[in-house]
Amino acid sequence: MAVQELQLPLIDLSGYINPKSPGDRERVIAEVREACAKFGFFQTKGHGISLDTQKGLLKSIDTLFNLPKDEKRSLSFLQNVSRRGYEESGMSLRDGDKLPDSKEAFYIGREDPVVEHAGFYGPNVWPPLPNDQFRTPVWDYYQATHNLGSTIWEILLQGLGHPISVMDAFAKKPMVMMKMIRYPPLAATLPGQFGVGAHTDFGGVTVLLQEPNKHGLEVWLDEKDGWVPVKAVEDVYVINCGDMIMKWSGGAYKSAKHRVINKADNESRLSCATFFHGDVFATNPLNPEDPVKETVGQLLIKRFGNQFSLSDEWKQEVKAAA
Ligand SMILES: O=C(O)CCC(=O)C(=O)O
Ligand SMILES: [Fe+2]
Repeated sequence: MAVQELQLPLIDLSGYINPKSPGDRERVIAEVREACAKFGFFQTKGHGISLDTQKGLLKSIDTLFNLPKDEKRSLSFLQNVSRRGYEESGMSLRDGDKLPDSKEAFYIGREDPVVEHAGFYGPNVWPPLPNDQFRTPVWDYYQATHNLGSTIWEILLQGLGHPISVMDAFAKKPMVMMKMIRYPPLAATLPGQFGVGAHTDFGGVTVLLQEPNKHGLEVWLDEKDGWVPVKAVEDVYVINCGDMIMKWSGGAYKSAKHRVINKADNESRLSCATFFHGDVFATNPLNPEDPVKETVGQLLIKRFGNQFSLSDEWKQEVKAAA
């Protein structure tokens, strides 16, 4: 059942980014706290990312996925220890799903010159396209959503009474992964196949851009016992919290289940999710008194360890360094 009438809160972040009066920041902090406590999700405008930057990104994603199949396959993320690069349609299958996701995706992250710490840091894979058609607009966009993700973390921290300065230790060298996605038209998917099957996000803050008017995202709402469609509106971002935030906040902020079914029969749908986690060795910033000193890297290995070709030696390094 889809709960058509319900809308996620729409929060104007300009009150936090460019406050005009003393109460503006406090108001936004309270709105975000409430939305993340209730839904784990909200929509936002006034986020400071220009429409040109968003359009440049969407155009680049389109260019990338229109490359010939073989060229895309030669950029496979399976060949890259940091899992940067191309994921073909049909490669993600979650426990409990009958069919794999129909989406194809391309991953980038921090641009570090050498592979370090189990591959959580390392260089990106860039497709052989002119810089102005891909790398430049994509990197501009990556940095813009990196900043927005950091701002949301600041807001979430303050929402639980912590100072912004906690971010200094948490995000000196944050792992920020960006996933560019294309969903095939509904008519080209199998009966019962999802674009992305129901899941919660792993970690910190997710900053999601949906191609305008290409609806498809649905969020599970416990209290309605149903899926809420989240409209794809131009210049409006979707923000959500992952499992790490839910765990670290003691449940004060929720990590909600969501899924994607491209609603258009004959058109593909583009989206882009930036996941702002934190440093590989960072511990809980939402409760610095947390007696469990589990790190971001340790949680990543718990969740994704089997999906990465991480060497045991590297895994041990990240696991041991709590
Ligand atoms: O494409 C979307 O709208 C959502 C994608 C998503 O949930 C994910 O990649 O984790
Ligand atoms: Fe997700």
